[in-house]
Order: sequence, then C-alpha cells, then structure tokens
Amino acid sequence: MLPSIPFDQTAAYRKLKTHHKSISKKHLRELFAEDPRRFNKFSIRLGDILLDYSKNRINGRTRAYLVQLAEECQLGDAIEQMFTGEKINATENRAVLHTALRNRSNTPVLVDGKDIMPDVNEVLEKMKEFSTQVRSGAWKGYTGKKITDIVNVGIGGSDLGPVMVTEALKSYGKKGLNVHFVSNVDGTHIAEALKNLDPETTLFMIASKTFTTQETMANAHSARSWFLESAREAEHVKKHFVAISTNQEKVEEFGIDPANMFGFWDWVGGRYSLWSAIGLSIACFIGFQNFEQLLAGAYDMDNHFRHTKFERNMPVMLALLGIWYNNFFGAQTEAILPYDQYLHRFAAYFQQGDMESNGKYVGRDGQPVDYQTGPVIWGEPGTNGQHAFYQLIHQGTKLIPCDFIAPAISHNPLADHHKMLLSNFFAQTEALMNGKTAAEARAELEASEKSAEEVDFLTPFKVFEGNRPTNSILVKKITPRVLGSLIALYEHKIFVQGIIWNVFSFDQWGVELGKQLANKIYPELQNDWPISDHDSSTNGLINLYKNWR
Ligand SMILES: O=P(O)(O)OC[C@H]1O[C@H](O)[C@H](O)[C@@H](O)[C@@H]1O
Repeated sequence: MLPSIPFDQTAAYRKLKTHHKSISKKHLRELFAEDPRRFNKFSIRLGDILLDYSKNRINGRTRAYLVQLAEECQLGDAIEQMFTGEKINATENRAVLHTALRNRSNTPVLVDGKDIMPDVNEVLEKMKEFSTQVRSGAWKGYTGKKITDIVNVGIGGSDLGPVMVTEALKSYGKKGLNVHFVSNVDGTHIAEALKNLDPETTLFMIASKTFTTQETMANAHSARSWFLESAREAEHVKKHFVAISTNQEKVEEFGIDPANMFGFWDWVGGRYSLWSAIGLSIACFIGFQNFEQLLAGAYDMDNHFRHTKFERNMPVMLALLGIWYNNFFGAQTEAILPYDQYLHRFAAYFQQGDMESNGKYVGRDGQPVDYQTGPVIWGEPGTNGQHAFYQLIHQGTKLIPCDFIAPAISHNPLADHHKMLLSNFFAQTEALMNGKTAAEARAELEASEKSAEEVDFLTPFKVFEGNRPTNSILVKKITPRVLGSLIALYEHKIFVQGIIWNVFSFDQWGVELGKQLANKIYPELQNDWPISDHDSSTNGLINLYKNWR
C-alpha cells in the first residue's frame, strides 16, 4: 500500500510556505547575480539529455525543502513499490508496471509471486516477427500484395502514444509504409483516413486494452465493412486485421484470429501503454530495432529515477518544481513547448498522461484534498507558439511555468533553419527570465527618436516584468533512445506528483461518467420522438437535433 500523508501537513510544507513569502519577492535576475554557479548547481545531465532548471524561482534552500517534502511523503518507498509490482493502483487492485515493459535487464519482476518478464519478452518477440514481416513485404494482403498502409484504430492511451511517437520519429519511418490513426467516433475521422487507401494493401490494428471502448469498436466495425466491400470473403480479414488488447474473448467475438492478437496485461495503464503491444504501429513504422532503442531510452531514465538522489534526479526535480508553482505560487497551468516540429504532439500526449493521472480531488484516504492537484497541461511547438500565445506568457496576469525542449542537432539541417530555431529557444527563456525594465524600455524608445510624449505613453506597455520560470531540456538529437528517456522523464514526474499530492495516479474514474451518460442517450436518438426526461437544456438540445437531422 502506498504511503498516505497529506502533503500540506508535513514539516517541509510549512517551511516552504514561509520560505515562499521571501523568495517570491526576489527577481530571477537577482538570483542569478547572487550566484554565478547557478547553472551548474541547478542542472542535471543524463547521457544526451540536459535539464537546466536554474531559471526557476528557487535557491538552494528551496530545493532542500522540496527534497525534504518528497522524503516526508515517503517517495523513495513509493518508487520501490511501483518498480517491484505492488498493487499501487488500489482502486483497481492492480500493479503499475510499464517499467517492466522496458526492463532491458530482464531481472524478474513479480506480480502475485509470478515473474512477468517471460510474458513481456514473448510479446516483444511476436511484435518483432510481425513487424519484420510487414516491413519486408513478407506479410501479404489477400491478393498477395505487400502492406503499404497501417491504420491504428484506438483512442486515448491506445492512440496518443503511437501518434506522438510515430510523428516524433518520422525521419526513422520506412519509405512506402504509411501509418494512419483513427480515434474519433466522428465518422469524418475514419472516412478521411480511408479515402485514399487500398483495401488490398491496408492493415488495420485494432488497439484497445478493454476491447469495449465505444469509439474504437464503432470504428473497427466500419473498417471491417469498408474492407469487406472489396475483399468479400470474411476469410480475408485475418490478413488485414490484428488486435492489440488484454481481452481475448472480445477479440474473438469481433472475429479476429487469436493468432493475430498481441496481448498485454491489466498492470499496464492505457496512458502508459506505448511500450507494450500498443506500440506495434510504432515498431512497424520505425523498425523493431529502433523500437528497442525507445525501450532502452526509457530504461535509462527508469534506472536514473530509481537510483539517483532526489536533488540529482530529473523526474523528481521536475515534479517538485511543478508542485512549487502549483501549490505555492498558485499557477494553474504548465506549458510544454518543444522547439522541434517532430515533437508537435508531445504536449497533447502528456495532456492525457498528466491530466488523466493527477486530475483528481479525492486523496488516497478517500477524503477530498484541500489543496490543488494536477495542473492543466498545454503547449504547441515553438516558434509557432511565439506568434500565438507567448504574449500572455510574457505579459499576462497569470504565471505559467514552461518547459522548453530542443535538440541540438536537427534531422533536417536545412540552410540556417536550426540556428534560427535554437536562437529563439535560447532567447525566449532568457527574455522570460530577465524581462525588460522601465529604464531599458525608455532607453530603447528614446533611441528610436520618438517624441517625449510618445516615450512617456509607450514605456509602460514595453515593460516586461520577467521573472517567468522555465525549464530548458536540451537534448543532443531526437533519436528513439532520447525520446524514450524524455517520455519516461515525464511519466515519472507525474508519478512523483501523484505521490506527493496523495492521489491515485493510475485510475481514471472521471472518464466513466461521460461514457455512462452517452450510453443512456444513444438509444434515445434512435427515433424521432421528443424527449422530456432530462433537464430543460439537454431536452431542448436533443429535440432540436432531432428536428434538424
Ligand atoms: O484501450 P481502451 O480500453 O480502448 O481505452 C482507451 C482509453 O479510454 C478510456 O476511457 C480511458 O480514459 C483511457 O485511459 C484509455 O486509454
């Protein structure tokens, strides 16, 4: 059982509260001026990844108190409990073992006394075999042609990870093998995805942990109908449909040959499942060796997380800084800003990862917490964001801690593009930190030969307070291995925050209500009779819809 200590009742919390009063008045400029060694002090390097967290509103004392907070909340024990397969997902009575999926050492991991590594390796072997056949063209469609297009049909955790990773590693993708993703139950999604595809060369991967998710099942049935319009014989389905699921019964019920099923287990959470067979589209697209590199990168981060002292521990420090702003500065959101076009779904991926994990108001003791838990996660790639929403980050009334992520080496070294991109990356965190004083703004205006009145009028608008905190994550290059580490970094950050906020990070009961209500209304839409048993708004909307359709 996880430790259950309301974090606002720890000694460290009280110390941080008092400490916050003084340090929140300090400007980052002053903190840098006071300590020339700030960068060395507040940065962590792991292989090809550097986390520079020196541009945060902290000093050595803040870090010490934050680390004490983690210790008082028994984070060390909690980490061990996760890695060793204790049933820390208590509301579902499950272990949480995405780390076992990338346990490259193969040391046994026990669930209910049984080593799960042989099962993990067996599925990996099956993925290797299958992805090799698809890539080499040995896997043939019903008319003997090789596969040119893979359509992953899944939603949430059975979609976002493969989407994000195949985009991030596009430059490793096999030419002539395209991946498509269908998630939304809106018929437009599948209709558009299938528009230019050829049933003879298309392979569907029906990805669903439960194999009961309404959206995925509706899309899977439509995919099969589309396929059978051309193929005619149900016999051909086995060449074009594979299932990725924990639910063999439902897979068979759907009509997919169990030989074409790639299994995983209830101890893999949906939003932590890209390392499992849910990553099959990734393995086919980038090749199994690269998929193994992705796993290896995550394993690097797992080891770092498990064995490094908190103040040198990347996920722990990232998590503690998030808590610092969320619970002491009152920040509501966090932005993830990758300066890499390939990472354009990274923030969207961690919207689910973070918000579905820690978006909870009930503590592990079953009582509502009286402090803030998970933040709103959002973000877009730089520099696009700079021309859209950075105004608010620089001069708005809200404090938005930002993570800037960039690779030193681009996969597309085109003219001077990467230098320009990176100059923006460096400039933004510097500007957010320093801001621009009234004197500086005034001097600039005066130099531009404005009249005295204009200078007076314009000066306040040109002032930037600065003191906006950022983390910079600079990596050498976005390789499969580096990406694996980056994803695991954020996964563990979320875990640490869940432990400290005392919430269960691996269930998602909040998603259930919407599902239940939609299932109630769905039959009511099957006829044209007016509805009257909901509230007046819902009745009004449904009845107008029935009128208009
Ligand atoms: O993989 P599935 O069972 O189809 O679930 C797909 C998704 O839907 C659920 O409602 C959860 O909110 C997600 O965590 C999950 O990833």
